[in-house]
Amino acid sequence: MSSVTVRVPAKVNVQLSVGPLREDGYHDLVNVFHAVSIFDEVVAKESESITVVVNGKWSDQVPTDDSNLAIRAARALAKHAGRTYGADLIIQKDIPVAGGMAGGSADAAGALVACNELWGLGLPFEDLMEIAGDLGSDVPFSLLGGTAVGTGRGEQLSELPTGGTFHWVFALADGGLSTASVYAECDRLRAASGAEVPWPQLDDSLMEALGTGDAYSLGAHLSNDLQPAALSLRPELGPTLEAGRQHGALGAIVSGSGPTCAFLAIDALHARDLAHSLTSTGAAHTAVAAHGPVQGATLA
Ligand SMILES: C[C@](O)(CO)[C@H](O)COP(=O)(O)OP(=O)(O)OC[C@H]1O[C@@H](n2ccc(N)nc2=O)[C@H](O)[C@@H]1O
Ligand SMILES: Nc1ncnc2c1ncn2[C@@H]1O[C@H](COP(=O)(O)OP(=O)(O)OP(=O)(O)O)[C@@H](O)[C@H]1O
Repeated sequence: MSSVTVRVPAKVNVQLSVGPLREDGYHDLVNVFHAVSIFDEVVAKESESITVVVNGKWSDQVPTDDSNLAIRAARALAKHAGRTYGADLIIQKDIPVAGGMAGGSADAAGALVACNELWGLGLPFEDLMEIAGDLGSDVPFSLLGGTAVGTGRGEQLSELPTGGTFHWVFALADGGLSTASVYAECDRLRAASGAEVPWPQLDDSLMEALGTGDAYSLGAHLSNDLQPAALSLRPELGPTLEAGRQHGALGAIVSGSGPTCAFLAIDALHARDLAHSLTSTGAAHTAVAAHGPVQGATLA
């Protein structure tokens, strides 16, 4: 096979409960991931060495050196297989960069699936999941997709059945937020408040809303412990969230570490109208309608 194409979705966190800071610098989480229909595409072509090219809207914000997560994923896979392999990776980027939607993780997951196929390794899904967890906390979910609860750093996943399709609008922000600095701001705010940080707990009402496909209840139970930190670093996100609520969103939340804001709509038509309202009133410069859950990294 000389070329393989993989499509990988973005994510939103419908619950993100952040426990105390661990000794290794990470936080234990209850992280309810939900894959949505904004996709990056990763093409892997036969080559002597591992290289990457990034195309699309956000390509100028993505590194193409060895720090690119897709390159790191391909190298980790070759190392796992115990041989030197090459691949030219071509990323078509549609997921916002540093937007809290796991764009880099998506490209890493895409590279794992594409190179496993291109190189004829035939590694089972469990092996790819293990390599994914070493690359980043969000990478296993980008492989799995659907809706899932992540514990530990977020890399230990259990799939969650959902009772239907949910319709979303994502308001994109200018400039990204670094995930590490948002977690650090969360720690700083907590230390300043002096309150004890509870162990993260799964929200039963949210589980029920996901299981029954009840968008109204899901909207009422969205939660993100990183939101105060993202708002502290980007106060202008507050009015964006409020504008979505004013335009009838069932729930409005910062996506993961932000700065993308996620709005739950009643149905596809409402999502289209909400996206239009957010941009026409200037509350967001770009708003994208999407639905979830969708599959994780998939061969095209
Ligand atoms: C905010 C989320 O996107 C929600 O899904 C993730 O928790 C972040 O996942 P990610 O981007 O894959 O993050 P990683 O590359 O694993 O870690 C980046 C940095 O985020 C912080 N980090 C990440 C995950 C976690 N459970 N606790 C943390 O404190 C750490 O400072 C870490 O150095
Ligand atoms: N393939 C890639 N795509 C996007 N960013 C990448 C990639 N490889 C490395 N990066 C770097 O990683 C940083 C974080 O990008 P990413 O888009 O994954 O953030 P994010 O969506 O906020 O992550 P998460 O939601 O998982 O916390 C970028 O600023 C960029 O420098």
